[in-house]
Amino acid sequence: MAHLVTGIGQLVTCAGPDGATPVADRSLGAADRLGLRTDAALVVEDGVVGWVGDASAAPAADTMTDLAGRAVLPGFVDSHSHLVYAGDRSAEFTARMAGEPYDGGGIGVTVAATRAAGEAELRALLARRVAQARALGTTTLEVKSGYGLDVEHEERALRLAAEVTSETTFLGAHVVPPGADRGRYLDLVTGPMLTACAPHARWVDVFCEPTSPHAFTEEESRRVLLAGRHAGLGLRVHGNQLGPGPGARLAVELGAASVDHCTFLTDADVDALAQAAGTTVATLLPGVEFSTRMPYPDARRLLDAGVSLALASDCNPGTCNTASMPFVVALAVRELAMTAAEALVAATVGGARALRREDVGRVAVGARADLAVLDAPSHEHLAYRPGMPLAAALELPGGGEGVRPARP
Ligand SMILES: N=CN[C@@H](CCC(=O)O)C(=O)O
Ligand SMILES: [Zn+2]
Repeated sequence: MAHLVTGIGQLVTCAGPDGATPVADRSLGAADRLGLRTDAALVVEDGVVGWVGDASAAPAADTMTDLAGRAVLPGFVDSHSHLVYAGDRSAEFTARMAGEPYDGGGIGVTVAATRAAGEAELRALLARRVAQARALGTTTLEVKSGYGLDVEHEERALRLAAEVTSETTFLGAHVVPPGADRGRYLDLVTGPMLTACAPHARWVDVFCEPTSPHAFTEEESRRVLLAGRHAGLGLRVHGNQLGPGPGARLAVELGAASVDHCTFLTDADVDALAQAAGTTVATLLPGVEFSTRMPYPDARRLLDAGVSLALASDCNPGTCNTASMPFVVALAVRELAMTAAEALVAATVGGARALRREDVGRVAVGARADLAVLDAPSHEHLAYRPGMPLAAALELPGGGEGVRPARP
């Protein structure tokens, strides 16, 4: 079944004319990397883009959608989220807005609520959050564990996450659970917990943040990551969120796909990330700084140094309770001084690179038909009209897998 999507006022392909994404080509600015086309059409077959071109040259198809001048972009690739949890920490947010600092200690509150929740309840909560993200234009979503922190509940979180996405991340090393012995907990995370979780996970992650008494040091983080690699998992790091630290350099040293947060970086960190631009992505999560009142990361410094950047939501109950990628793009433009083009590239192609995916984050023949549509004529409206309900995943007959809905 071939489905024609026509009447696309602006098509953002994030792909070069040959369909290849020139993300590694530093001679191209982000505006060129957007690969804009006007009056475009595309054909989708079996969830894959089969043809892209001028609407006037569109081939015949079995069915058709006319978008009447709306913009189409690659669905957002949200490469960092913590959606498997129960409970509520709005009081912690309110206290923070009144001046309380964030140190990761509230994670224990979510762990208690998540352990107490039944499996059906957790599945329903996750399904609702995934549907909300998709309704805002996200079609690829990474989901972490990290609110179970024992073998049974970490395994359960990853099993549920794997029902909704293939991008699942084992984050048993989120924090040392309240009352636990650090050494014994690390033995558990790198031993039986990893064994139970690895079958449901693609990635392993660690909260490498020596400035937090709850999170992990460089040596502890290295141990977690090496154990994960040994179990066949790819590597990701939470690093440099609360203060300067070893996270970014550890991610580069071990060839991690991404180091996320990157709020407090030294010049040596930035140099290391620039050298590793073909391997390790720096993923910025500005919704966290918005919701913690911390300083924003310096995106311009990273872009100017040639670091490979992604933007993601980090949707979680503690530091950023929104999965809205349009909001993240608007923050990146307004608060991180990224151009609209840089922000959109980072939220699509950048996220795909952070997940080492070639089949999403761009609109090109052979890529997944995971698309977002804007109720607007151009992508600039994402930042120009923040908070407006403009973006949604484009639902097509035989469309891309995107973020799969959870079982009811
Ligand atoms: N920094 C560590 N983990 C989350 C916050 C988790 C929480 O506070 O519940 C983050 O990415 O910001
Ligand atoms: Zn996170």
